[in-house]
Amino acid sequence: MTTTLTPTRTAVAAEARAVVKTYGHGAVEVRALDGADLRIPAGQLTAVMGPSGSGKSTLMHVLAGLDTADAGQVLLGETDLTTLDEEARTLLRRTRIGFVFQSFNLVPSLTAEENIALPLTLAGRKPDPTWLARLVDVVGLADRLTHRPSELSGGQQQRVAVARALIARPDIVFADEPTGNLDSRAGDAVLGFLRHAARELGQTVVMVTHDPSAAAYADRVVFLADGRVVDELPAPTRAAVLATMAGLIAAGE
Ligand SMILES: Nc1ncnc2c1ncn2[C@@H]1O[C@H](COP(=O)(O)OP(=O)(O)OP(=O)(O)O)[C@@H](O)[C@H]1O
Repeated sequence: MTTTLTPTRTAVAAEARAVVKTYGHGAVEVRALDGADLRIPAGQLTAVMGPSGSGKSTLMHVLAGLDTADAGQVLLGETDLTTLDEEARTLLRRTRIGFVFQSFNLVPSLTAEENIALPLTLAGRKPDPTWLARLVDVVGLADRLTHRPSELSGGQQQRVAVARALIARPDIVFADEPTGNLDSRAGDAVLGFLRHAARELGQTVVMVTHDPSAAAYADRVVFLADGRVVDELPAPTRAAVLATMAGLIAAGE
């Protein structure tokens, strides 16, 4: 009798395969992504770094269905985003993806709790009370739930935004410079929650950042240069991230 051995492998939450994205035409054409390949393992915090203009935001927008690829494949789980029309991509973003932006993007007239619940409210659903309580506990906002954004510090506002991104249990959370507007202490708290979300709650998180200290919170850092993934660091340290970035910037000069 023969036994088939299935190799154990980490599930892939999202994947870019040979993705090309150009902006403009002719003399002003910019190849923002030039054959980018990337696999995002499920349940991990992945940081995306690279010199300015290397394609980080473009890659994130294409992976999140905010923008379309010109060529290549973009997969979210089993779904090939390149086969979806605008309407289907909008639905996919609403139901399967969470976002955290540098500028928090909270609704000023809503309380912290209402902001957290917003993705579900918009879909006509109510939050699962147990999950809401856990998130509120994890981000340390239990005594701030009735406050409006203007009554919260920047760090507290971003923690509300992180809880909001997680409330609908999306397949993947994309965070674009989530600590860009925070001082280092508030930033550390937000990064700690993102890491906790991955390690303890199994949430897949992808974070674009310029900050080597922020990247060091990740399980893995991938580096872009000229529209391609050119390097990666598992279990990154700040020093290793700095050294890799210095090498990429020197190579680009
Ligand atoms: N809407 C657009 N129209 C024209 N060119 C664009 C557009 N968006 C991005 N680009 C160009 O594509 C390239 C990649 O941009 P992208 O914003 O993805 O890089 P990035 O690595 O995120 O940069 P940064 O670190 O400076 O934010 C850059 O040369 C940029 O100027």
